[in-house]
Amino acid sequence: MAAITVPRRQLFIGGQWTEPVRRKTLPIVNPATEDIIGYIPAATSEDVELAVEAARKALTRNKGKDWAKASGAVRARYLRAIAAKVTERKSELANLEAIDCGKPLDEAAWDMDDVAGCFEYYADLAEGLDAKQKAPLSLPLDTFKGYVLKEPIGVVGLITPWNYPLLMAVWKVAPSLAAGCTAILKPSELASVTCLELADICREVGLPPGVLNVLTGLGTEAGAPLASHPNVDKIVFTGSTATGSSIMTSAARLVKPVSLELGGKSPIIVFDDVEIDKAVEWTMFGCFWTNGQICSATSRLLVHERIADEFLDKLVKWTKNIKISDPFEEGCRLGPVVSKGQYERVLKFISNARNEGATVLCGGTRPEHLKKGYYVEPGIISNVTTSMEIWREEVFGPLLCVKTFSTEDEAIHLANDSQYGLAGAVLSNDLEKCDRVSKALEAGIVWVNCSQPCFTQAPWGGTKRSGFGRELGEWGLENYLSVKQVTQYISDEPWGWYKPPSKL
Ligand SMILES: NC(=O)C1=CN([C@@H]2O[C@H](COP(=O)(O)OP(=O)(O)OC[C@H]3O[C@@H](n4cnc5c(N)ncnc54)[C@H](O)[C@@H]3O)[C@@H](O)[C@H]2O)C=CC1
Ligand SMILES: NCCCC(=O)O
Ligand code: NA
Repeated sequence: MAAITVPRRQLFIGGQWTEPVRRKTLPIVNPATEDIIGYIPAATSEDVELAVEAARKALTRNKGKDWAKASGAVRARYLRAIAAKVTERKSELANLEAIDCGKPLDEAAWDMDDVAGCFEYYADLAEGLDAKQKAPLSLPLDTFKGYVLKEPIGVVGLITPWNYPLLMAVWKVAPSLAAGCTAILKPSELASVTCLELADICREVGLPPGVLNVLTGLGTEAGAPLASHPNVDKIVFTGSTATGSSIMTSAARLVKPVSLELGGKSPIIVFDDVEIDKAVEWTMFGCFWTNGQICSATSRLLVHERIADEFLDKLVKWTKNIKISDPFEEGCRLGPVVSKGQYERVLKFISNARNEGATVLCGGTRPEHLKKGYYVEPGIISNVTTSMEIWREEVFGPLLCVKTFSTEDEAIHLANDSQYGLAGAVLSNDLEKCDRVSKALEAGIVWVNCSQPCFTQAPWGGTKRSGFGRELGEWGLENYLSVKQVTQYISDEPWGWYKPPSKL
């Protein structure tokens, strides 16, 4: 593997690389080697002030004509230029992503295609927005006519996690810019490198200064002041339920809207009529892809009791065969989890499950061949009860827990036995059964005969404590638009509610 140099960057504020006011930095750690491979700037509330000011200025510059009130077609040109640069720099970005967060290089490369695709998609929607302006309202009185304007919400704060460092940011950056908002992106301190490169791309394509600002830094020092800032009009967040709740609390004080995409403990239901090998592979992909660190991971397997023995036997064999290695090794399918903290957290889940009486069928330990790095062998855990932590709590690591069921009703009941409601999967050759289960699952996303494939065109988001609001698709654009009704009185007659004063 050729040596990868991580560029040294500063905060990106008002179109300029800007040293943090307090000159703080944070180390960049490669989770595969535990080495420090560079430093990112660490913003604090002083930098948040500057970024909010820059974003506000960009929103209102030239009375908004340069950005917020420009036609969608103008903004689309920038989005397409960014997409082209991402594609041009794809392999460099994928390398940086993999070295920073530990995901297999093949996955990182795939993510970069999705990043470019997301900018392209929202460029189309930005263009489409112009035609949708002034959509007429059908009113019950012919003395009135009305229409609807869709306007950018304003300055938005985008706070993102480390599992898809660039893609989760772009799910927010692309539609917010398409809508005409200006944005301040605060990526996760555990993996910020590619978001700083996105800033560089915006600089290269000449995005108007302040339209996108990137503040790296800690959640408490940079994220919290952004969430509570009175001049930030909306916060859009992906991450843990605890942090989402704290962001919502501070936003509530200012009646600031939020969209939250939070944790999950999603079920995958496997009926007894499936092709077993095919279902085994989707079950693995559902939980072990992205090193198990996806909010939508289908990490609770419900398998029909009639096929459970054969299914689990195959699942364990396939799982033991997963190639665990440095993300840059050819064919790697599982890299390290993102950080030491996450590594310890995952191992604690395993030991708690054991202590609570569950059985670890395989994995859940450091692979023998990897002495360094935050590697955990993918684990499968059976003999689980519904009160156990491993059944109830999001792990965000490659751990799958298993229960069996005998009837469809029982499967649905177990699937919905969660405080979360992000996703769910159902695997069966009986498509009517899949339909019934899809309707019955308490979740924002349902996969039928697969798990995890995610398309930019389809809405993404959850119910219950997995949050609310939808990203992606046309819903993703609506997230950043405010709806204004304009109602006009068109009668020649006076309104006639009050008596005119009598003429003297
Ligand atoms: N569902 C999901 O997509 C994710 C879930 N998680 C879960 O959360 C656990 C902890 O991981 P973290 O990285 O600490 O997640 P987190 O939810 O705390 O971090 C996500 C983002 O929020 C920021 N943040 C943290 N505290 C903040 C605050 N008070 N105000 C504003 N922004 C704040 C972070 O800097 C980061 O950019 C993981 O073990 C995992 O279980 C983590 C990341 C994503
Ligand atoms: N396939 C993308 C899933 C991203 C997420 O964890 O929200
Ligand atoms: Na890192």
